[in-house]
Amino acid sequence: MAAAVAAPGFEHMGLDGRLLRAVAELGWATPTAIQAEAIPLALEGRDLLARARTGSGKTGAYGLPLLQHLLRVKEAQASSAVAQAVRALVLVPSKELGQQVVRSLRQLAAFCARDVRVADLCAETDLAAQRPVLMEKPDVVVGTPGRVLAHLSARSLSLRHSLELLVLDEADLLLSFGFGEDIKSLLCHLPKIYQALLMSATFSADVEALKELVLHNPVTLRPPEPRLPGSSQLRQFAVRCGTEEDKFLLLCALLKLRLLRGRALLFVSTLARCYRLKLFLEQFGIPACALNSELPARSRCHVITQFNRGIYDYIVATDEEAPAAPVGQPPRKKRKGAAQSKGKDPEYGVARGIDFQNVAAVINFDVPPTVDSYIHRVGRTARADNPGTALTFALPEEQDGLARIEDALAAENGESMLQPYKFSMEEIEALRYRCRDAMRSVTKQAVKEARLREIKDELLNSEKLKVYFEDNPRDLHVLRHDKPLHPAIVKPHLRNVPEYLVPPSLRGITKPNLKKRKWLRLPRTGAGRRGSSTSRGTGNPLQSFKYARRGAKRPAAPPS
Ligand SMILES: Nc1ncnc2c1ncn2[C@@H]1O[C@H](COP(=O)(O)OP(=O)(O)OP(=O)(O)O)[C@@H](O)[C@H]1O
Repeated sequence: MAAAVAAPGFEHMGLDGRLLRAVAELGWATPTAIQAEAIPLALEGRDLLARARTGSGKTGAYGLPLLQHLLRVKEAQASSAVAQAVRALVLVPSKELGQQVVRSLRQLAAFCARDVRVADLCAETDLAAQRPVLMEKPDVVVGTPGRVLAHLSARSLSLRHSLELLVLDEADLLLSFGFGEDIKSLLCHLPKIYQALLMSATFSADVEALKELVLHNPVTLRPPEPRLPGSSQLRQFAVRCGTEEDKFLLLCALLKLRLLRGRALLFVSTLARCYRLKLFLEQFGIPACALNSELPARSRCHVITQFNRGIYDYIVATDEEAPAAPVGQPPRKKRKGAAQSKGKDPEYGVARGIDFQNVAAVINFDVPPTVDSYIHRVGRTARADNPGTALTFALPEEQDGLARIEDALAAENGESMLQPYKFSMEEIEALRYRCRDAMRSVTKQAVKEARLREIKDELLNSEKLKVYFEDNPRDLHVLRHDKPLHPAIVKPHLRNVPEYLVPPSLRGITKPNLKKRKWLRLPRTGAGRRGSSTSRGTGNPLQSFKYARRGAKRPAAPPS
C-alpha cells in the first residue's frame, strides 16, 4: 500500500480522539496516499472526486471525515436544541459492499458508538422491516440507490432538510450496475446544499457525468499510482492453456499438490461454470464456496464474513456485471428486470469493493471480459500492504482479451506486468487421466442439479440466518456454505493422490492427501489480519518447486 510518507499522520489531521483510538485499534499506522489527501480536504468541507487503486483504503478516506463531521454536529447538538436527523448517506452498488461499509464505519466509530448510529439498508429485509430503524433517524444510512429511493418514495426516509454529506462509493460501478436513473431521481429528494464525496477505483465518462450531477466545484484527487500494486507486492501471471482440460488439470495440480499456498478466489465467467468448477473440485475433496448473483444476499454476505474469518480456503465466484457503456454513450438502463427474471440479484457484486482478507491468490479461471473487471478481480488480493499473486488462465480463443488487458496494464505501468507462467505440463501429465475422469462426472445435468440444490439450500440457510442466527450470533459458525453439492457423482478414489502420480520433484515433499484444517479462526483485529499467513515467509504463495531435490528434474517455477 502506498502510504503517504510526507503527509501528516492521522494524529495531525484534527480527528477526534475516539476516531484515532479506533484507527490505532485497526492497526492503521499511517494514512494511505488517498487518505492523506482526501481527509484534510473533506474536513474542510470540500466536495471530492477521488480515484485510487483497489484496496488503497478509500473507505477510511471518506469514513473518517464523515464520522468527524457527525461528532462535531453532535457536540453542537448537546449544547443547543438541534434535532436528531439522518445527516449522511452512503450509496453503494451492491449489498455485499454495503454490509462491508457498514462494518467499516462501525469499526471506525467503535469508541463513539453511542453518538453515531449507522443504519444498514442493504440487508435483505423488506422495506417495512427497515422502517422502524429509519424512524429512529440514524446518523448515517448506507444503502444501494434502489433501496434508498424506495424508502424516500415511501416517505419512510426523508433527507430534504437534514442531509449534510453524501458519499457515492464505487461510483463507476453504481452507474455500470444501472443505478444512474435511481441516482437522478434520488437527487430530487436531497437539499440544495450538501457536501459530496465521490470515490471510484476507475474514472470513466459515466463517472464524469455523475460528477456534473452531484459535485459542486470539487477537488479531483488522482494519486499518480497505477490501479494495481507493483510487482514487488502483486505478481501477475498469464497462463496459456491449450485446451479446456488443461485449465482443469493445472488447477487440480495447483490446489491438490499444494503448489498454491494460501487461500484463493477463483473467478469464472458464468453461473454454470461456477458449479462445474465447484463440482470438479469436490471430486478431489477440495471444498469451495460458490458465490454468485443467484444466491440470497444474506448467504452471500455470510460466505464473505466466514471467508474473512478464515473458515474457507476457496471461493468460486462469478462476477457478472453489466459492461460499462461505451465512452460517450449514456449509462445503461437498469438491468433489474432481466436479471431478476432469471432469479439473479441486480445488487450483487463480488469482484468490486469487497475487502476479502488474506487472499493469497486470485485465479482468473476464465479471462475477465474487460480491463476494469480484471483490475477489480485481481484487486481482491495484495490488499493493504499484503503480498498477492494473480494467475489468469487463457485458452487460445481468450488470447485477444488477455492481450487487451496486458496492453492496458503495460500502458498504465510503463512496463509489462503479466509475466508468462512457465509451467511444464508434462510433469503433471500423470494426473490428466484422473482429471478427465472428474470432468466426465461433472455432466451438464449434474451442474444443473447442483445449482438447483445450492439455491434451495441457501434459501433455507438465508431463512435460518434471519430467524435463528440473528438471535444467536455465537452459533453462526455452524452454518457452512462449502458442503458437497452432489455427493452422488463423487468418486472417492479421486480424493487421494497416490505417490506415483505426484511429479518426481515433489515426491515426499508435498502432502496432497493430508486433511486440511477445518477451522481456523483468525483474530479480527487489524494487527492480527495484517500479520496473516499471506504476509509471512517469502510472501510468495506459489512456492511451487522451492523444495525440489537437487538434481531432480523440476517443472519450471514462476520466474521470481
Ligand atoms: N491506513 C491504513 N493502513 C493500513 N491498512 C489500511 C489503512 N486504511 C485501510 N486499510 C485496510 O486496507 C484494506 C482495504 O481498504 P478498503 O476496503 O477501504 O479499500 P478500497 O480502496 O475501498 O478498495 P476497493 O476499491 O477494492 O473497494 C482494508 O482491509 C482496510 O482495513
